Amino acid sequence: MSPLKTQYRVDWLTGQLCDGSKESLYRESINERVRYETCLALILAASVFGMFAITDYYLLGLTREYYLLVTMCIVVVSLCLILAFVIARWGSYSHRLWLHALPLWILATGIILIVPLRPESLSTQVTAVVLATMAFYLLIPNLLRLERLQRNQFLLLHEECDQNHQLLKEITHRKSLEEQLRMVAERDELTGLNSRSHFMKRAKALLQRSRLEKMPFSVFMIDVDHFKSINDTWGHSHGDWVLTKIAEVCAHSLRPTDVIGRFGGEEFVVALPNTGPDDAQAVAERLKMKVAELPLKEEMSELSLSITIGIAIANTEEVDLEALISRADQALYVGKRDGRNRVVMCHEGQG
Ligand SMILES: Nc1nc2c(ncn2[C@@H]2O[C@H](COP(=O)(O)OP(=O)(O)OP(=O)(O)O)[C@@H](O)[C@H]2O)c(=O)[nH]1
Repeated sequence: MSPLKTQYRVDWLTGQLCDGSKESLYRESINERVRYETCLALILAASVFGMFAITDYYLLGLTREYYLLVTMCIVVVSLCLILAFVIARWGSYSHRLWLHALPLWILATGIILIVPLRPESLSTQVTAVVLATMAFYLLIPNLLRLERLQRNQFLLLHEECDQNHQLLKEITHRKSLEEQLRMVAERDELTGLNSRSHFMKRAKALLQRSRLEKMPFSVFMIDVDHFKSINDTWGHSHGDWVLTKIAEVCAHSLRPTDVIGRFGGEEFVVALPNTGPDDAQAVAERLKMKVAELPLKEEMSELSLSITIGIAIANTEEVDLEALISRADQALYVGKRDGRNRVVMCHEGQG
């Protein structure tokens, strides 16, 4: 039989789970309820026995037999209450099962002992024993069935919990995968800046908002000067390092509301909402200066790093980001043509 089947199999004779660990788990789950019910049953039994003392008084009066019965009654009631206390305090259903079986054993022993101890009422006792035996025959299979049903119900719940847990794990895993995919789609791997597509999405939303609020809007196209020679002289890894440093310094020099992205290769793009020509010029000059001041690796000491920036300012009705970027690109081209390391602005209507 497969381990899974053994784990979930209920023994036909005992009504308990074949897998010990699952059985303990089940008992643990019903521990509190069983303890409460056993205590309640013992207290009820003690109360019923206590009431016998009253009925015996009406039947026998204050006779010797009555005192004997009352003494027995006190012993039984005390035993029931002590047992109820012990079970409530220490009667763990998963570890001290015998404590819970004790009341039944005492009852069974009592019934068996009545016969030799009270031979004068033999016929009544034989009837009682026969009835008790019949009751056991009727009760035990049903009790076993109940035990089995309860355990099956527990197993189903357990299985459902396991499945839910598994589902939750899968959902968390999928969410983290989605997050990773989103990061890959939205971030440029080398610089950590917005990817081109994500930049376009964010910049379009900003441009639209600026139009609605009738606020100025600028775009920068930034290109590293003579980057090919950096790669050729110090290798691609140094070229990559320069790109990350430029990205870092630009990102830190901009306002949180500005959006910067890597457009491809050694080209960056910036969208600046609420930024008119004067502010745009000042920001671009600052970026250019910061890049020129970047501390470089020792072996690159002879490199004079510079960037060229092309600026386009959106005209009052401009909604087309691509057109704006194209104008900034043309300004960049002019900057490159005129000697690089400069900021060139493409004014409204130009291009
Ligand atoms: N290290 C590195 N190099 C790149 C990357 N992307 C593009 N490049 C290189 O960047 C160089 C760009 O060269 P060009 O387009 O000729 O421009 P440039 O040398 O910067 O010259 P100007 O722009 O005219 O000043 C090419 O050699 C590309 O291979 C990158 O992610 N890492």
